[in-house]
Amino acid sequence: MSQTSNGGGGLLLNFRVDNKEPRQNYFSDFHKKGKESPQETLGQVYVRAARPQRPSVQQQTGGILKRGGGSQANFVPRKSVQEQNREKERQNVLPKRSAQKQNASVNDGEREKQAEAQPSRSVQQNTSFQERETEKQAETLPRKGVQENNNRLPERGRTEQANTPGKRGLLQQNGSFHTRGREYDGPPQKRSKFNTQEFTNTAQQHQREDSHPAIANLMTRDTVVNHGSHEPTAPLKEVAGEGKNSFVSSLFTGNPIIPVIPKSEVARVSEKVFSEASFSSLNIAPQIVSNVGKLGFTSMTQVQEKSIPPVLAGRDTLVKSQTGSGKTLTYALPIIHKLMMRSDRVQRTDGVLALVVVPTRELALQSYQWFEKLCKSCVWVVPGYLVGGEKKKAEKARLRKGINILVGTPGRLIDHLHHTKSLSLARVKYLVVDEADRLLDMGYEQSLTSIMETLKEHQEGQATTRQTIMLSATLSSGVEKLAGMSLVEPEVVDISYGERKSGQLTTEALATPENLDHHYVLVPAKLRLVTLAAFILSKCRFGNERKMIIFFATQDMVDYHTALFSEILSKYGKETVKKSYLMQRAERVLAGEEDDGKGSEDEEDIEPDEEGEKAQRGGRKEKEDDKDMILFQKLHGNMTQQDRCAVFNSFREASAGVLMCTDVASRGLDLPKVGWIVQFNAACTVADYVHRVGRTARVNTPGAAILFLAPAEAPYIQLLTDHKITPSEIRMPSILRNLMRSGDFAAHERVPGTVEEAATRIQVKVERLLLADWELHELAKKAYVSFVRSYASYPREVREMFNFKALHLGHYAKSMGLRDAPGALGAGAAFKAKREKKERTEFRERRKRIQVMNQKCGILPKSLTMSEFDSGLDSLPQTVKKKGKKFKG
Ligand SMILES: Nc1ncnc2c1ncn2[C@@H]1O[C@H](COP(=O)(O)OP(=O)(O)OP(=O)(O)O)[C@@H](O)[C@H]1O
Repeated sequence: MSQTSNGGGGLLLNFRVDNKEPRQNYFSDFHKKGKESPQETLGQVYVRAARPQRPSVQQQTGGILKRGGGSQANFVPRKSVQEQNREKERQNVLPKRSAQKQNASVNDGEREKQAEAQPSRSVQQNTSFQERETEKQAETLPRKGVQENNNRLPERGRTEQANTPGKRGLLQQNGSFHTRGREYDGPPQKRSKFNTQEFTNTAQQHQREDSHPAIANLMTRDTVVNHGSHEPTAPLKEVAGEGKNSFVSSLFTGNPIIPVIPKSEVARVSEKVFSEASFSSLNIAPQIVSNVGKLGFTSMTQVQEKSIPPVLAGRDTLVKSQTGSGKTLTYALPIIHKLMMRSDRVQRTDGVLALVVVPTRELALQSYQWFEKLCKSCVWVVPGYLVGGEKKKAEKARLRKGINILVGTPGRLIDHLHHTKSLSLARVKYLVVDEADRLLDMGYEQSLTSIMETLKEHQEGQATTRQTIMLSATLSSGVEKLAGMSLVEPEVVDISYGERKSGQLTTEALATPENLDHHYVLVPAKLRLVTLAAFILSKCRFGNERKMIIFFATQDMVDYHTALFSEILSKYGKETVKKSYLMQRAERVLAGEEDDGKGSEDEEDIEPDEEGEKAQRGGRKEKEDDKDMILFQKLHGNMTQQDRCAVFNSFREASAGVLMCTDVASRGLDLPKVGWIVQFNAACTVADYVHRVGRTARVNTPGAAILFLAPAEAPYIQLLTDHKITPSEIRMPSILRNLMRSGDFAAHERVPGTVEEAATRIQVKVERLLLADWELHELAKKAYVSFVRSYASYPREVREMFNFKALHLGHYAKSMGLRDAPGALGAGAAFKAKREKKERTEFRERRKRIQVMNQKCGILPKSLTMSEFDSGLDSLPQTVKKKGKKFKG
């Protein structure tokens, strides 16, 4: 260490990083003391003399600073040729990424700038490691010793080195060499050993820096993942010649700390699901009661008990009740009863008498299927559905034939209202708006208003009195407004018994099923993919709840993860994902693995033959029991209607498998036996969270949900708690541990010695797969870009916790298995790809033109390339066949 006056009243401290010099204390201390301390340049620390109130620097350095201390020498000790050669050798040994972070105490902003200029890591991490080591030393070494050691240094030479730009690198290399030497000195276990003291210090510092009130009081803890800026890194590899535990992985370094969130004591809002009353206590047709009994329903649910009577009485009703509580029957039963009891028997020619509007196609299909089942007691009442993606011509034909109960999505309904003459709403007596808040969220407000206006228009001058029913598990202010506009003196049914003020609906406290266990896991970005893989394996391969739904933020993410996991976690392979689901399903039906779902025409007359059913389901069951055959299916809005329909039906019938989807599947879908809901990306609103998790634990069955959050997103937990949802934590290491028993390791592979190694193996597998598979790589890139975009579009209320600016793009690229630098994955890359494609097309066209021209001129293309030793025989087919073997011979 030396000191130099810079002529501006300040001091330039020149230093050398040397693991043998306990002075490094100085740097780590400096680092800890905060960002406003000295400005640093490579190899130098500049201390402003104009700030006498900051004595800490002197204290920190153990008193080595002397005010006004001067440049003592301009002498650079010449190195011997041997020494220089040795240095060169060392430089070659070191990774090319150079010593940008020699200044261990450079503040974050500086560090980022340097990293951009010199995208290197290893030395930086080595130095960090050294810092950590010296911190340890600091605890044992008396300050005096530090000073003494410092004073022993040949300051003059180093001062000069540091001040001469050309020599700076040398100085840094010196430092990095020492650091590196230190890193590889000890046994590998020692290198990756976790320094609790240091971790706690860093964590506490982070706490101080973290201004968010929800994080402010978070505690830290030891964990597999530590704050990796202090951890040495080797690239994804095993250290040659080391023992079993010698694995060093970059997956587990450079990660943010994982905070500890105190367990919340807030009482959750719950609703009792079942009531004591049976369906026979209702004043409805006995055929309907018996039909419901055949479906296996004996007693009503709470919401059914409270809502069916007012609906039967003809009153407008607004229903709010938790997910999976049986809301569909609250409108379906009374409507069917009323249509059945009409004095003039319902005819197809009567047209639409009941209109049900729902937000998604799958929900429309599901509601239609409910009506279909219930109408078995009155076959003359005809239900039907209209959804986007279906052939309009066929729908028009069905409308012409006559539909009495019409279920549809708003867009397609309006389309038909405008273009199909046979669709009249003049006789509609019942209007149902299911998942009302979702309809408004999706921007269907105008469509809904338009449907209501058309209703009024069609019914003008008639004495028809229309009854309107609105339902949702969560209600927004928008719904209340809509209800105010379209319901007349409504009966409000709110089942949740939380902090409900009489006569008012609660929107803050959200009820979720009592049997639903809420969990969350805090995962640093880089580890997201492996943690998800571990979680899927733990449940679908080793667990009993083998049916799972995973929610992603975007369609591209769904596409990518479905293809990826089909390839790496299942024996189906990604090829299955490429095929149309209809085709896949047909294949499974042909192989006897799956029922075709059509049933027989007169199914109700046939008593179910247990043996036959067993035989039919045998094949599928066998496959589902094979735990290596995890079937990954996807569902999102950018699929063909047939595929969506096929997936929906197939997943509903399956007893195991993973459905990867967007929010298109979050509302209303009734998919039985789903054991786990995984939210890989957090929902934008708490209401969306509630609906997503509501796909499990339906009608009193058990279920669980887990939410993946990055450490910086931890305040989201507080947001959930504010709405009386109290998730408990599952720690990431406990999930990752499942990778140790995945049994995926080929005979030639060594069973991983540590969780870190197992996780890294999965990551490497993905990364290599992406390097080898262009198609998958493209999917990953798209997934990454779409994720980044979606992250930037979180609503304002939660943007503080999902802060786009704080997103570590590189880590998220890694979480997609991408090794590309984030900059190469953005729009620039897309533009470049587009240009290359254009160039390729132009080239092909040009070549074609030349070929045509040659042909016209009588020049055969072959003659242009034919060797003069060619036999002249046409051997084209053979050449094609032997193309692959060409090099072997
Ligand atoms: N009385 C009942 N007894 C037993 N099961 C019932 C009863 N009523 C409905 N169910 C079952 O409850 C499940 C959920 O019903 P439904 O889809 O109507 O719930 P929901 O409240 O509309 O849910 P979401 O809010 O998610 O749309 C269905 O599988 C249905 O078969």
